[in-house]
Amino acid sequence: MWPGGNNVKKLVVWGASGHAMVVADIVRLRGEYDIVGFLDDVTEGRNGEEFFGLPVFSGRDSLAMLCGQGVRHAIVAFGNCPARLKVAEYLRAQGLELVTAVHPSAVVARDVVIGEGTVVAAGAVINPGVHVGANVIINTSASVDHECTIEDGAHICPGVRLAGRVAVGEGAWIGIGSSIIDRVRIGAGSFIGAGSVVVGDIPDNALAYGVPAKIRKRIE
Ligand SMILES: CC(=O)SCCNC(=O)CCNC(=O)[C@H](O)C(C)(C)COP(=O)(O)OP(=O)(O)OC[C@H]1O[C@@H](n2cnc3c(N)ncnc32)[C@H](O)[C@@H]1OP(=O)(O)O
Repeated sequence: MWPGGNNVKKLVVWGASGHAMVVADIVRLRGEYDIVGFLDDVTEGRNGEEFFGLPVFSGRDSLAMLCGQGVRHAIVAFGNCPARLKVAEYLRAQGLELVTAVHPSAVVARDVVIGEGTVVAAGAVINPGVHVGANVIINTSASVDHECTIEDGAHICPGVRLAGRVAVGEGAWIGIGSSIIDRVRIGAGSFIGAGSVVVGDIPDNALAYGVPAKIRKRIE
C-alpha cells in the first residue's frame, strides 16, 4: 500500500525532470496529496527508476494501472507549453482531476483567480485583480502585477516582472528574468527570450528578445 493508507488522495506527477521536482516539492509542502510517482511518456526505459525518492512510470499505458490503484488526481509538471496543454486535456478525458499547486511562500492577493493545474512556485507574487488560467506556470520569484491576465498553458519563468494590466496569451513563454511594461499584450504561442524588456505588443506565435525586445522570427 502507498503511504498514507486508503484515505489520502493519491496524485501522479506527469513529468520526471527538474520542473517535476519543483512541483513535487510544492505538493509535499502543502500536504494534501500523497504522490505515488512520476509519469514519463517521453523517455523510454525509465519504468521503476527512482526519481526524487519515488518511482517513475513509463508511458501513457501506466496511467490506467495507476487509476486502477485509486489515483484520481494529477498535475502536469514540464515546461513545454503546447505539450502541457495537450497532456492536461488527455488527463481530463481520462477522468483525472487536475490539481493546483501554490507554494506556501508565494504571495497571492485574495481576489486572484487561479485555474486548475496551475503551479505557483516559491517566492512568486501575484497582485490583486489578476486572472491566471489553467495549467500555467508562475515560476520562482516571478511577479505578476495588478489586473494582469495570463491565459491557459503560459509559462512565466523565474524572476519575470509583469507590470500592471499585462495580457499573456495562451501557451506563451516569458523567458527568465524578462520585464514587460504595463498594458502590453504577449500573443498566444509567443516566446520571449531571457532577459528581454518588452515595451510593445508582441503578436501571436512570434519569437522576440533583446532590450528592447524585437521580433526575430515567426514560430511555426
Ligand atoms: C527553471 C528554468 O530553468 S525555466 C527556463 C528558463 N529558460 C529560458 O527562459 C530560456 C529562454 N531562451 C532564450 O532566451 C534563447 O536564447 C532563445 C530561445 C531566445 C534562443 O533563440 P534562437 O533564435 O535559437 O537564438 P540563437 O541561440 O540562435 O541566437 C541567435 C542570436 O541571438 C542572441 N540571443 C539569444 N537569446 C538572446 C536573448 N535572450 N537576449 C538577447 N540576445 C539573445 C544570441 O547571442 C545570438 O547572437 P549572435 O547572432 O550575435 O551570436
